[in-house]
Amino acid sequence: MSVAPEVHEFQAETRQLLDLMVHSIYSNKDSFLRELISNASDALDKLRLESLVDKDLDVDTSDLHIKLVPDAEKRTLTVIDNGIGMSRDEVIELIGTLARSGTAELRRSLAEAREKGLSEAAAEELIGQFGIGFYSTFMVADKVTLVTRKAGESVGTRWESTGDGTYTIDEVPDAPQGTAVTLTLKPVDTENHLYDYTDKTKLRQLVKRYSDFIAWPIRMDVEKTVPVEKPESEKDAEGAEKEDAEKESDEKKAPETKTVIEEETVNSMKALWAKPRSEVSDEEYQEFYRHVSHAWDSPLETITLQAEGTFEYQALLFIPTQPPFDLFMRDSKVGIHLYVKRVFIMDDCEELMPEYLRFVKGVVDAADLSLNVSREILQQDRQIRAIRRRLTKKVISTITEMRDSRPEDYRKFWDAFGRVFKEGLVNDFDNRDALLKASVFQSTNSEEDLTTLADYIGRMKSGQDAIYYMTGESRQQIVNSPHMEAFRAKGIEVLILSDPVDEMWVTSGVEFEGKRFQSIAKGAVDLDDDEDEKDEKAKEEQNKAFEELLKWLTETLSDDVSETRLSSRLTESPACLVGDTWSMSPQLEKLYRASGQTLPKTKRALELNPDHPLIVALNKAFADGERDKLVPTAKLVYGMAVIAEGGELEDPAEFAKVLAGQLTESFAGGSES
Ligand SMILES: Nc1ncnc2c1ncn2[C@@H]1O[C@H](COP(=O)(O)OP(=O)(O)OP(=O)(O)O)[C@@H](O)[C@H]1O
Repeated sequence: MSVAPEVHEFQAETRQLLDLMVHSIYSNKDSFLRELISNASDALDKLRLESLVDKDLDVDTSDLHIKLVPDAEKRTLTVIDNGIGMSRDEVIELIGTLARSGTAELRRSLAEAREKGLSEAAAEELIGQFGIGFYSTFMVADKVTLVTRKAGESVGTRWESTGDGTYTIDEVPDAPQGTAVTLTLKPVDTENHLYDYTDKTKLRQLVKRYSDFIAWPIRMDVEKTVPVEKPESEKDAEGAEKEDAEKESDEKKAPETKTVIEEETVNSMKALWAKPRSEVSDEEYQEFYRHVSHAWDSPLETITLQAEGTFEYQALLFIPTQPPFDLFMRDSKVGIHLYVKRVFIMDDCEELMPEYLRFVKGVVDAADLSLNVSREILQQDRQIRAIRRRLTKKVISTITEMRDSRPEDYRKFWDAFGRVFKEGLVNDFDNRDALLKASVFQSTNSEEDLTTLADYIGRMKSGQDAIYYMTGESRQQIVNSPHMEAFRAKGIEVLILSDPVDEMWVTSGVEFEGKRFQSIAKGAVDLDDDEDEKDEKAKEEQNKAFEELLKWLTETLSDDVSETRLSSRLTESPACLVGDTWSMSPQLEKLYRASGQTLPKTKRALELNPDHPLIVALNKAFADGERDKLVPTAKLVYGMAVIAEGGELEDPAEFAKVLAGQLTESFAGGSES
């Protein structure tokens, strides 16, 4: 009894995506084949691994391969693998929906692009950025049919869609184990980069270009012209004749041939990581990068490593050009695949690369591990730890070299991954120096250029013993903060640290070349040079003149400030807030609060600029004894200091009320006089 296929609807966002594919103007339509072969190769890897782990799995793994079957008459191309296959539910989940982690992000980008009318460039960029895997088949096919049977199951499933709003699901009792994807191809349209994908020369070319390194054989039936084998008796007779005849006449005689169909392996299957770098072209590396990273960009840097001796392993690593959308997501994965003697063992092997280098993609092939090594064993393994140490150092040194030899590429790297890279400063103590050396920072020295710490130190003023920095939410906020004033006036360079991660490492007691890091918004800063020392006496007098006001302010503002003192940081603003050397900065407090932690309020010191007319006037009014009237002014001075550094007032409405009151009074006072 045959049952009619079930019709399912695609999710709304999948429909949008398919629509994008069906009407794709993406110039690299050829890449659909790479996607199908990549999926097939993954499926073979999975089956091989499954059969190692599950001894009861009754499958034949002796001839795992991929086969391309073009049919010029029917205008179809089928890509077949005898890998792990999919169950009916998996087909619906994996193929019928966008189950992958990028879905939300992709959906957002699609919606945005749609709002803007989905320009050609936007569509191209989306495809390039996300790589749409299986769906890319709809760039070249009017109809896609997938027949699959999961290893260990008896019944197969057929999935079929023409890329409109629906797909059908059907049972296939006699499906071979593995997956076959048949594309009913769109008409050839070379102007739109749609080629004849039933042409074997074209297919061979595409496999060579995109998938040559795939570790499984990619086979195709090819027609070959071969000499006709003659029966032995005829051969003997010919042999005798030959002895008598002249060579000349032999050449004239056309050899008898016939056309046979032979199955040929189209890819070389050579593991690129095992080849010397000089034997691999940039294009080959690029395609391999795309295969392992599931990305569609080109690598910014390729790193090869061959270790011999106690631990034998080879590594081929890439630094991407574009950050993946999930770089900062919780489930963002480390991108290293582990192989043991050319056999794929696992992807996302976090034991091989620290989390802060999660943008590095590639392969490590270790010779001396067991094939069924588990993650638990890996965590304990001395060899794995040694490999990880070496790879980490190699990646850091490569990045440092890139900075010195290819500054433009380095800048791309830094803009894409600098924030992640700096996470290492927080938790990789062994490599901290190397990481600091490899990093660059914004500073007041230049608006565009970033500086190394070594260059900063080279520009330090004589007698300066610390690397000055300020953290904040943006360059603008930091540069305009009152804390900057005296530094600007004296021409002292300050590092501008505006990434959230900066707060973490810079406050962890780190030093560079014997120089500590000193926040300009924390602790006492002594910027006085020798000349100023003469003014020491004048200062003392000033302190005396303000002593009572400072005491009174400390008391009046005791809910918000730890103390009030005169400042040597300020030249233009009336006041600023300064934390203790080890206190938490307001930015860090905000970060913690945003992550749901409750923190006691950190009180900071209020520093006053004794030369500012407002502070001078305040001191005079205080000396004149109108203390109660001065309370609102004191609150305003504090509030202004918070706002000036880009902070948030605890009670903005209250601040506005006090300000309105003071302004009204000043007008009233003005009109009276
Ligand atoms: N030939 C196949 N055999 C078994 N499973 C497959 C096959 N092709 C696809 N799949 C399953 O469907 C999922 C979705 O495939 P798709 O190509 O859309 O994305 P992907 O391979 O996960 O990611 P990407 O395309 O970015 O590499 C795969 O992850 C895999 O689980």
